[in-house]
Amino acid sequence: MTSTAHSTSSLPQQQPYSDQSIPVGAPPPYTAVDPTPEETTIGTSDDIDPELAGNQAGSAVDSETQSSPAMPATQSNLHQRYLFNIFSFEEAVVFAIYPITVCLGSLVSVISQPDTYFSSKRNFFNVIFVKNGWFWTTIVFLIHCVRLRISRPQGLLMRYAITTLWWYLFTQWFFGAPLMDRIFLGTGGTCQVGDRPSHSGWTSVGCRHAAGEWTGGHDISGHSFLLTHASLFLWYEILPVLTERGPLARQINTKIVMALLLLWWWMLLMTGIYFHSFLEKVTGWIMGLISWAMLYVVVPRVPLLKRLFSVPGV
Ligand SMILES: CCCCCCCCCCCCCCCC(=O)SCCNC(=O)CCNC(=O)[C@H](O)C(C)(C)COP(=O)(O)OP(=O)(O)OC[C@H]1O[C@@H](n2cnc3c(N)ncnc32)[C@H](O)[C@@H]1OP(=O)(O)O
Repeated sequence: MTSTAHSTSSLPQQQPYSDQSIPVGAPPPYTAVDPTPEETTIGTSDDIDPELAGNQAGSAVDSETQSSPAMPATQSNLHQRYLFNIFSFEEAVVFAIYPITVCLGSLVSVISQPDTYFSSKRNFFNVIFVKNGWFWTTIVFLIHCVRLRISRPQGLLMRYAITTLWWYLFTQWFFGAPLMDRIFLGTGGTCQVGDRPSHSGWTSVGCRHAAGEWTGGHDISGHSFLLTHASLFLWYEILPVLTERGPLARQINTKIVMALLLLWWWMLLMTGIYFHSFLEKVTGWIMGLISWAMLYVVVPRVPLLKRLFSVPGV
């Protein structure tokens, strides 16, 4: 990011991919000398290589805002934050998609459960994509990152690492059984193999391999968790690019991210319609909020962490 957005709003203006508030009217930290439409610099103001920024960078926002000192009121409204200052308008919309989808799916499930391709656990999109959901999220995140010119990628890597860590602890391993399995066992769940229920030492994967039945406890929806968790991560990383409405937003990389987000949303809707109880899906969604809340709500409010993680767009 290389310029300040001038605005009539009384709120301090924030730059997408910036971790600093820049007072209205202040000169831009970097100036786009020769903006090339396809190769753009984006990142936090700390991240950006000043040489890169000075010599060849400039997003569409740079060129647009520099030539238009007074931003239209509608655009300045987009910088306002809502609900205890947590959300911008776009963030609030993105955040709302997932609980609404879970509720909508559950509502459909009580009205009717049409027998469709997606009601099968063996459907292609589940087996290939969701069951390897973190792999695909990682690949798509890399596709988003490779076109960003960031001189200090630590913040980006740390955001990915924390998000991956939470997915790993919750669904794969937490000093033994993953957290979702521990919650299931802790709420009275068992793996019933034949007539022999067992209360300890099981994981859902182990139970499946033993041809047992995972039954009795609160079985948090892993799909609801993963799809919310991965989607919020991707949305919060891509939103600054989308809201800039510059050349980055039109790149194929952005379209690939949006395609995966669409698939994740659809699969969440299918989970809502066909699988788990309402409460299990809601708790899956809540668990899917944890690393989002840490990274994109708490971290930006602690100056040291904010610098360390260079959260974009907040
Ligand atoms: C620049 C910075 C980056 C640097 C980066 C460097 C790295 C540079 C190298 C890159 C290279 C990549 C590196 C990637 C590294 C990885 O990430 S490797 C990891 C890959 N692994 C994964 O992605 C696994 C993801 N999967 C999971 O976490 C779990 O399977 C899940 C998705 C949470 C779901 O668990 P689950 O057991 O299915 O549980 P749950 O959701 O409760 O479902 C219950 C049942 O309902 C079914 N069900 C529920 N919803 C549905 C539905 N919608 N449709 C059909 N069935 C459903 C389920 O299939 C399940 O059925 P069963 O299997 O029990 O028969």
